[in-house]
Amino acid sequence: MHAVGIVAAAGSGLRLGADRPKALVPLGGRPLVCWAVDTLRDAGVADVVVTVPASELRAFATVLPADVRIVVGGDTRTASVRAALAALAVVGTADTVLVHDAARPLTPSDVVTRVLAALAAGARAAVPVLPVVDTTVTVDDDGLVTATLERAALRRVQTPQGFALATLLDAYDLLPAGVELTDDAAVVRAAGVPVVTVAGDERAAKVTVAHDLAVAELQLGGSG
Ligand SMILES: Nc1ccn([C@@H]2O[C@H](COP(=O)(O)OP(=O)(O)OP(=O)(O)O)[C@@H](O)[C@H]2O)c(=O)n1
Ligand SMILES: C[C@](O)(CO)[C@H](O)COP(=O)(O)O
Repeated sequence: MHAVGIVAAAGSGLRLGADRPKALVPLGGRPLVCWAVDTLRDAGVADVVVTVPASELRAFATVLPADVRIVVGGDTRTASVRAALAALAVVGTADTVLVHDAARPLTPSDVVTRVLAALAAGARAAVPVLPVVDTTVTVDDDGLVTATLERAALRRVQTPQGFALATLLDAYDLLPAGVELTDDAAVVRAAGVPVVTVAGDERAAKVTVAHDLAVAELQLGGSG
């Protein structure tokens, strides 16, 4: 198996509200995107493509290792991954791809290993997940609770998500232009591909709002 990695880092991080794109925000003195690249490389995935905002090419090139390929992303995560796949399609020997969020900087490489193991065992798509621990409800437009969901069947989905490369390329080809999905597993599911789950890790939490970054700094302090 020859795996390549995509790190989606072209988002702006509106909900974090920092003074720069989220992937460039420092955690423990290093940009989030550098941590995410390390997660893949620590698991043996050496060939990595990073999607970045067009306006920040130089800033990303300054902080990323020289052998990481940088690709301009799109206005949505779906568009950014599409752009990275277009760059990967010309690569050659890779048969497996991992798509990871720059916004999940402290993902242990064990998670990558579990995803790769599921693919090696024959899955065409594998995602790390965690159980939902809170009572989870739906609400109407007025915020009134309309139903309590059956929690046992719910999972929180993390990254990296792993795919047979041909499967992900085909699924993105089939996805109509303009359809935006929140993750790559949804793209392959839309193409009818079954998605296997493996155990995620709380440390792979996504940095979305300022509190998440503060938690990540604490996590780093506790592990170092
Ligand atoms: N156009 C986009 C949007 C998102 N992403 C990436 O997808 C990951 C998950 O997205 P999210 O955490 O929602 O990041 P943002 O879109 O930047 O956040 P926000 O919605 O708060 O602006 C991030 O690593 C982000 O950089 C991307 O590559 N291209
Ligand atoms: C891909 C993802 O991290 C899976 O949980 C997530 O969907 C991306 O976050 P977004 O806020 O939906 O862009």
